[in-house]
Amino acid sequence: MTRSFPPALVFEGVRRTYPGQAGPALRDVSFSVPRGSRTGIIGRSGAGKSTLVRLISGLELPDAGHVSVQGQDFSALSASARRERQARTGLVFQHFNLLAQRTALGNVTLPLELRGVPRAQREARARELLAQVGLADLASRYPAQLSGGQKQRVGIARALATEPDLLLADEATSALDPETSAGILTLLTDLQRDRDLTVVIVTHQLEVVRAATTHVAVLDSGQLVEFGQTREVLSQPQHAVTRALLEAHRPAASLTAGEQLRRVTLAELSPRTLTALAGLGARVVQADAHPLGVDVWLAVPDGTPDIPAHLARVAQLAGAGA
Ligand SMILES: Nc1ncnc2c1ncn2[C@@H]1O[C@H](COP(=O)(O)OP(=O)(O)OP(=O)(O)O)[C@@H](O)[C@H]1O
Repeated sequence: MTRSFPPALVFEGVRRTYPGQAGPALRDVSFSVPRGSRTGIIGRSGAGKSTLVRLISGLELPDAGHVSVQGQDFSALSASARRERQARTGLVFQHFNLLAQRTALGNVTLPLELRGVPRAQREARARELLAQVGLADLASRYPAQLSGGQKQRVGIARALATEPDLLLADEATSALDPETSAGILTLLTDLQRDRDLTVVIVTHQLEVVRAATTHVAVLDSGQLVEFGQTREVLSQPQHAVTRALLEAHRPAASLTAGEQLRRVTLAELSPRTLTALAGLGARVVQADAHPLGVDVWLAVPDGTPDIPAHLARVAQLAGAGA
């Protein structure tokens, strides 16, 4: 028998207006995040991402609609039940928010201390968590003695201390260089799988969505303009804002007269694909590999037909001839 679980997170007709603002920061936002997913929330500055985070973490309530986390509607909870729910949502921040006067171990034990967990127990648990994020040897270092990536690992270990079922990472990699950022995203992905967590990753960086998420919600001017599986949304964006976020990565290419730039997402850039592209008169300007495939920017002659459809036909013919 298969068990069905409620979604980890449900937004239903959510509106949130701040005093003194002309319009709402979020309006009529509805979507649900599947349990065990890694969902990216993406949008430009001012789109409403931080407002969404505050609503998910229960720090604010909507002025219309409902926000439910693991089947619990914040508006219907008592103050103590709300605090309990908040404790089960682990928060990871852009600037780590570590206490400078506490060691890595002391930062990770803090949430357990606040819950009255005895010292020996909380230290054992914190050491276990630091080992899981790859910092077993750095437990006694102070934040000032850690790199940005190491500080974020401490932040993640601290977020896991209270055994959350939901991890909310708000621009968690924005302050890190690309390599360190990739390490943190891999860690978040591994933790999600190992611990059966639901992870929500808020970011303005499309590459973060691509590298680490299964689902993505696109916000613009307080509205949810697109939601779906990352693979589908990125390969066939339905909304102009999503397309604009993808176009932001448009390479600077010198085109000859009668050429235009086109972006396609392919499973791989195999020799056969390259030959098929050359047959269309297309040349590869830039190729960015990522976990979902390869984003390829091509310079193509005006009037070139749909490229994925052409490649599918070529593959089919090759299969038939094999
Ligand atoms: N406390 C507040 N008081 C008044 N207005 C606010 C407040 N917080 C956010 N806003 C407004 O709500 C809108 C959405 O802001 P929000 O911070 O949620 O966007 P964001 O997508 O997180 O932006 P960024 O990427 O720049 O952090 C903006 O117009 C912002 O000015």
